[in-house]
Amino acid sequence: MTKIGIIGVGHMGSAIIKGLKKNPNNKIITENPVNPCVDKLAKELDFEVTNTILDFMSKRPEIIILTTPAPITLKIAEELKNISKDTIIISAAAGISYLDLKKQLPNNAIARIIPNTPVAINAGTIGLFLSSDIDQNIQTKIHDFLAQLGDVIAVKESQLSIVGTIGGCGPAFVDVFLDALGDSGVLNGLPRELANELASSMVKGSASLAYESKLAPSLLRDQVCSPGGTTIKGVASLEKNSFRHAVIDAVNAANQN
Ligand SMILES: NC(=O)C1=CN([C@@H]2O[C@H](COP(=O)(O)OP(=O)(O)OC[C@H]3O[C@@H](n4cnc5c(N)ncnc54)[C@H](O)[C@@H]3O)[C@@H](O)[C@H]2O)C=CC1
Ligand SMILES: O=C(O)[C@@H]1CCC=N1
Repeated sequence: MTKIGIIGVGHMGSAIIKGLKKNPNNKIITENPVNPCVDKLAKELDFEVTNTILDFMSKRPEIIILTTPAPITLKIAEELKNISKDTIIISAAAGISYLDLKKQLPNNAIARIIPNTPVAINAGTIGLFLSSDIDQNIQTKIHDFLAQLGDVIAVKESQLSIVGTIGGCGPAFVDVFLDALGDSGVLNGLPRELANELASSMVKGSASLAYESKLAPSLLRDQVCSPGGTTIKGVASLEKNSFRHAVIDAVNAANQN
């Protein structure tokens, strides 16, 4: 049984809990002084809720994941200063550096991650930074622990922001695309539910093909565009409307911290 503590049970925290609950060997303990929705979720998913940091620490979690808003995360790390030095701390807060966390918790192994909401179905993409001063066995333990939630992409800390923007913010960009595809189905007479199912199925299959084949997306696109056919007309329209530039601009806009 692995005791996992989660502080900050909002969108990201609850997605991580859902993913971890698929493994019956994970016991989840949360700390929730503020959010009234957490008790309902705790009943639904069967996890423990504590209301103070002291109570939370008394449960002796082996791994603590911080999914609090970035400005609060350092304050929470400071409040954890009496935690056992064997407890692994994993921070999901975008923009809070390893050194800032290490200042608060100098004796603990600390990892930075930028996960994404698909961790709820164990299909996440998790950008991970591990400092080289962390013992190799602990590094492996953290990597294997996170791999329950999806693909772990280990990078340098200087790369974590862009990795987190594409992996962490990316689902929202894909959702905007899915929503627009659904609208186009409805515009052409499909019921909304069918249009949304069609769009998400197509994106799931296209992404899986790109992921598994490892072919460049431009080659995969060429396989769909029959000469003089319908797809290339749609692709030309996307180019006319600067679709690719809009995507690159969106990632750059989100990557400004
Ligand atoms: N939403 C996402 O897809 C991703 C979020 N993150 C990071 O996760 C963190 C949380 O983001 P969201 O879940 O989107 O925000 P959220 O607002 O949905 O959740 C934050 C949660 O923290 C709780 N909280 C606030 N103060 C607290 C305190 N003092 N003690 C305990 N809990 C407290 C709130 O009640 C809320 O439930 C941020 O640092 C964000 O950068 C990282 C990757 C992806
Ligand atoms: O929107 C945000 O700030 C967080 C970080 C990555 C995804 N969500």
